[in-house]
Amino acid sequence: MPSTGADPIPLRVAVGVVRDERGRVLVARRALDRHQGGRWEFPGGKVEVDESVSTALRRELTEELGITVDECRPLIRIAHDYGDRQVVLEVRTVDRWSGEAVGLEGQPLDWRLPHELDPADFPAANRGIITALRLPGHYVISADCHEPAAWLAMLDRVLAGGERLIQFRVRLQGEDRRVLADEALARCRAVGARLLINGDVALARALAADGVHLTGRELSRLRERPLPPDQWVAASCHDPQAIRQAASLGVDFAVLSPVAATASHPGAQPLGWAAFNGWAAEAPFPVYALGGMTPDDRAMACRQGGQGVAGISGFWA
Ligand SMILES: Nc1nc2c([nH]c(=O)n2[C@H]2C[C@H](O)[C@@H](COP(=O)(O)OP(=O)(O)OP(=O)(O)O)O2)c(=O)[nH]1
Ligand SMILES: [Mg+2]
Repeated sequence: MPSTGADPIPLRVAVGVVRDERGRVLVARRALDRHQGGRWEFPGGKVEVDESVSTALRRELTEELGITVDECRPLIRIAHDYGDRQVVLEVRTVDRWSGEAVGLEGQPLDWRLPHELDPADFPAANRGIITALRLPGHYVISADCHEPAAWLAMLDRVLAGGERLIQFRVRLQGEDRRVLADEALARCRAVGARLLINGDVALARALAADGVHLTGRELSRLRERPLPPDQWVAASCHDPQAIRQAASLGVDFAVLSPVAATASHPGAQPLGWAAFNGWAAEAPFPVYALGGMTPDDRAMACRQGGQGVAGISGFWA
C-alpha cells in the first residue's frame, strides 16, 4: 500500500550526551543509508515497548559504544517532525559511565566541546540539544538602574559569583541606556559571560550584544526571528501558545513564568511545577523556570524538564 505520509505515532528515542572529565561530549556519525544518514548524532536509539528511557539508553550505549551508563539525568525533551518521521528525543546527560567508548557499529566517533558543535552537522531536531549544552543553569535578570555606578558594581559582584548569562533589563532611555549597556557588555565579555538586551532588538544589533530577550508582547507581534543565528534570541512565555509562537520564530530559549508566587507580579496566578513540566516538554528549545525561584530551585527545575532557573531577586544580589 502506498504511504500516506508520516507515521502519526512519534518514535521515542533515548539520546545520551556522554561527557568526559574535560567537558567534551561524544558524537557519532550516522551511517549514510539510515534516516538522517551522514549527519552527526548523540548516541542512542529507539525506546522499545515496555522499556523506560533510562533502560533504553543503557542498552543502546552498550550496543553502540560498549560502555556502561552508571548514572544519567534529564537534559531536554524535543519533539520534531521530519515530514517522513516524527520523533521525540528524550535526551539524558551521562556524566558517570564506565568502559572505553568505541564505535561498535563501525560509526566514526569524536569528542567535542559544546562550542565546537555546529548545529548544521546534526539532524534539525538537535539544535535545542546543542543550545542546552551551551547554556548555564542560571539566567540572571538585572534589577532596574537608579545609579549606574551602583548598578555596575552589582553586575561585577554577580559575575564574580560565577554567573555567566545576564539579561540587561533597565528602564533608562536614550544615550544613558546605550552607554550602560555597552559598559555592561564589556564587563561580561571580560569574563566570558553573555549579555542579552531586554526588549530592544535595535540596541542588541547596534552593540553587537550576545542577543535579545523578547518581551511577551514583542514575541506575539514578531513574524520572523529578529537576529541572525550567531546572536541569541530568548523570549518570555506565559502559556503554551507563546511557546508555539517562540518555536515558529526559531528562538533559542525561553523563560516560562510565573512558576511560583513572586513579589514582582503579586496578582499573577502561579503555574506550578506540573504545568511547567508539561509546557516545557512541548518546547523544542531550553526553558528556564521564572517567578519566585532561587538558586536552590535549580535541581527541581531540571527534574521538571527545565534548563534551570531565572530571576531577579535571589540572583541579582
Ligand atoms: N540516536 C540519535 N537519533 C537522533 C538524534 N537526532 C535525531 O533527530 N535522531 C533521530 C534519527 C532517527 O530518526 C531516530 C533514531 O532512530 P535510529 O534508527 O537511529 O535508532 P536505533 O539506534 O534504535 O537504530 P536501529 O536499531 O533501528 O538501527 O532519531 C540524535 O542525536 N541521536
Ligand atoms: Mg542509534
